[in-house]
Amino acid sequence: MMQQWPAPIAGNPVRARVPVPGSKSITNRALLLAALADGPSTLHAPLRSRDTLLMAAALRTLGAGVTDLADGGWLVEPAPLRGPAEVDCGLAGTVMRFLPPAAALADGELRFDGDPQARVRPMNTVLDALRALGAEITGDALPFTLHGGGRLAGGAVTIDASASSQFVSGLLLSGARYDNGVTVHHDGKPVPSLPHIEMTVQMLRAAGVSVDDSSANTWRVEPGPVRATRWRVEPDLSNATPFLAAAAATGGRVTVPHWPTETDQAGDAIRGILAQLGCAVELTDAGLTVTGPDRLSGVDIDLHDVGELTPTVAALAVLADGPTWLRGIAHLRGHETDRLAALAAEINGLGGDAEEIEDGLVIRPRPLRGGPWRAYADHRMATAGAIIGLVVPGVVVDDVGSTAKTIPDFPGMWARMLDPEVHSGHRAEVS
Ligand SMILES: O=C(O)C1=C[C@@H](OP(=O)(O)O)[C@@H](O)[C@H](O)C1
Ligand SMILES: C=C(OP(=O)(O)O)C(=O)O
Repeated sequence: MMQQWPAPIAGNPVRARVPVPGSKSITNRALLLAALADGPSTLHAPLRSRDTLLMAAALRTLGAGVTDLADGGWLVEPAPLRGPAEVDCGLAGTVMRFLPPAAALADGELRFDGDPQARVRPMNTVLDALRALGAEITGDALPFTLHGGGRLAGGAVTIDASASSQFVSGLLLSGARYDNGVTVHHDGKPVPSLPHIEMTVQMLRAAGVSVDDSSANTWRVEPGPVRATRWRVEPDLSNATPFLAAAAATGGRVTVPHWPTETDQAGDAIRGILAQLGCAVELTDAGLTVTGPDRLSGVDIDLHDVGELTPTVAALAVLADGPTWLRGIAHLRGHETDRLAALAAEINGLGGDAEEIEDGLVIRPRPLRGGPWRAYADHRMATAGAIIGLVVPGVVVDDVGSTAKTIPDFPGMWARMLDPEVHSGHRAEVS
């Protein structure tokens, strides 16, 4: 049952300190690397949400041990991966693109499937690449079956990764365990979300894997062991953005504690984006503090590297006093939903003016009215509706439960952010 959620209006400028859960991207990379490692690894402060629980469940199905630690972390004990197994990818790009390259090392038959919307997300690039590297696979999208032989030759492969950086990351993450390692060469329009590939490379190096990324569009992973590692997961900076946006939208002030001073997370780019929109942005020992202006400015911005921030930025653009161009994000048509079409439809449904262009969106200021906001099973569409609903009375998000993909309790966190008692210290803060 979809949960209709009347987005709460912010009566006053939002003032809050909002701790956010761990990074999806780091958690799912760490889980996978831990399952391929030469001994037990631990994850501390991992994200426990649908996407990461699906990754943990899939690795267990393939034979790895993933057990809960008392501090909320995970202990991962590698074991030879084996089938037969059924893997549920849900709607998680990081499961459907990262796991098959690891599963290609398994012995036995592995069947992959996911949510109905996952069946239309681009997959053939990764499956064709695995075939070229020696795997036997039936199918070109979810559902598909991998017939594992217990090892993979690996070697060099050329792919077109312009639809998703995850095609590259997926192959690199498992490549050290292939007989010949892997060399991935990209040939096509520019690869989106490059910071996510940088995160993959840095995490591989942290696990002792040798990676050469010295030439543009080519990544070489040498064969060798993946070292057991103690992974500490940073807060999810992309998931922090709706909360920071609450300050931006209401002229308030929001602090997200434990914001890393150095990070490979794409979400860190929100600092510069919010500054362009007119916010004051300060990174101190207390965390990242954003103070919203009286009026937000429109922006002309390329989000090619940080496409997952688009729904948050689009929600703020709707509230700005000038037009906004969001460019470089044609690949968002293959995200959880076609995010360009979805954002345009929902913004226009509230009386706004959003136009889909070939590689993005143009959003022009127009007074908004309340009404339904569809999430399309997309966590970031739901949180975008929540941002607009802070200042436009009567916005009702049709599926706030979709936020569980990457945030365990978004409605609770949002309510606490808006509760002045919590922030005056009269009620306990809960992260
Ligand atoms: O590797 C990752 O963890 C991710 C890569 C990006 O995917 P795309 O390159 O498909 O945009 C990003 O949007 C997604 O949320 C997470
Ligand atoms: C694109 C996203 O997710 P996924 O990892 O499922 O691709 C996202 O979280 O914005």
